[in-house]
Amino acid sequence: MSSNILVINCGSSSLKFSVVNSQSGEQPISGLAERLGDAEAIVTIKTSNGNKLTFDISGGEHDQALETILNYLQQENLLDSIQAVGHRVVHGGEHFTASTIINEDVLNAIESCNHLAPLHNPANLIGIRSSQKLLNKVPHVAVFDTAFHQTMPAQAYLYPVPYELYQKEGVRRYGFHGTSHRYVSMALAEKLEKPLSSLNLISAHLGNGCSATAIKAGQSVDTTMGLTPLEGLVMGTRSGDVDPSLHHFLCTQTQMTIDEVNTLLNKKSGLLGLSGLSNDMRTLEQAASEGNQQAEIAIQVFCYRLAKQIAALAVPLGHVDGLIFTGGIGENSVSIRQRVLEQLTVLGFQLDPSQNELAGKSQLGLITQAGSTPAYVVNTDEEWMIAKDTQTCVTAGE
Ligand SMILES: Nc1ncnc2c1ncn2[C@@H]1O[C@H](COP(=O)(O)OP(=O)(O)O)[C@@H](O)[C@H]1O
Ligand SMILES: CC(=O)OP(=O)(O)O
Ligand SMILES: [Mg+2]
Repeated sequence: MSSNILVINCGSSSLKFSVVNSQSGEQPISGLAERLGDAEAIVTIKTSNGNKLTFDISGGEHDQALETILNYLQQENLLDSIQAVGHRVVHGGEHFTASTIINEDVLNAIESCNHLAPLHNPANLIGIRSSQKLLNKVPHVAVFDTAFHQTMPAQAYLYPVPYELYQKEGVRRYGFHGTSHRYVSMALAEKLEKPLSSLNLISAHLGNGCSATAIKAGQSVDTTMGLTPLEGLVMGTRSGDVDPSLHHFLCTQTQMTIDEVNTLLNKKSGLLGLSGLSNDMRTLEQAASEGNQQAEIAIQVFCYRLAKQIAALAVPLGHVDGLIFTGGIGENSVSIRQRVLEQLTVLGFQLDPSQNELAGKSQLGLITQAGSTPAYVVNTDEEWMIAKDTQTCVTAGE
């Protein structure tokens, strides 16, 4: 029987999973459990023949979602093929510079970072604990969003606040989406048949959460997210950068509590807040094309701020060998890529409109003209990267 790795990405009320074949890298089965804890909790599984199955698990939490998934794998005779489980963990603080086999010390270290990512880490821990319970004979590996960014120099990761806040409270910039930034930079180097060590790249991961990273010789040297995944770019529901006085202003002017402001900036801002319509870029592009001015302005702010931050990330690189667009928006939106590159002539980008239309389908994903600083579309695959790291950790630990 071929061996597989189960990859789990737990959110607060969702659980994404994928079964990755260790030899071929193929992902025969994947799926999503949503609205966990609600009456409408549901598990959707994409089967190996492309069908979609749904399971109603009304009121079910992560445990039940996982049980449903494992039952399905059992039914398909795949359960015994799972040789290890890889978990996405969002915040590893300064404890982890690489992926690691999970033991009690690792669990404690992840828990000690809960306050740094209260929306993500507690959910990641729940996912690990419930899958350890149900799959107790195989190793579990943690793959951290933050690990890739631990190579950032102090000038990039320190905030200009009293230094003791860094020493005592861990207040610094950590960066996230490291698995995606690492994957797309490696994938591009492979496509270009150049060593990653010879390339200065900027990758823009544009999904629901968005971040961009400057990657020098395969190492992150700066990134747009910070202490938490709220800093930096405009996102689906997150504001990205705002005046740090905004919390104080809103608390004093509108009597909002600090928690309400935090929720406002994380869940009601970004594309959703500006447009008043949706956090989904497809919906906004459609609305803007039909004349919705608020949708149009939300897209403009998204693209302008992204272009500005990409230009800033050129500073630690000196010169840019390539810009990578990835994530649901980066991979699929022809018009967002166009709007962003048109504002980046300062870095020597000249879009090739017909290549941009084709990007997803062409071999290299190059979307710029000859003579331009190159920009590419590279499809990310965090699940594959997590599976690969899981296998490497397990092999090293044997
Ligand atoms: N064809 C498309 N055009 C524009 N935006 C798209 C398209 N396809 C997906 N998106 C956008 O991608 C975003 C989701 O990205 P994704 O990477 O799937 O999210 P997540 O961070 O949850 O993994 C949404 O804003 C969605 O509208
Ligand atoms: C860290 C982060 O922002 O993750 P996501 O994009 O999955 O919300
Ligand atoms: Mg994604």
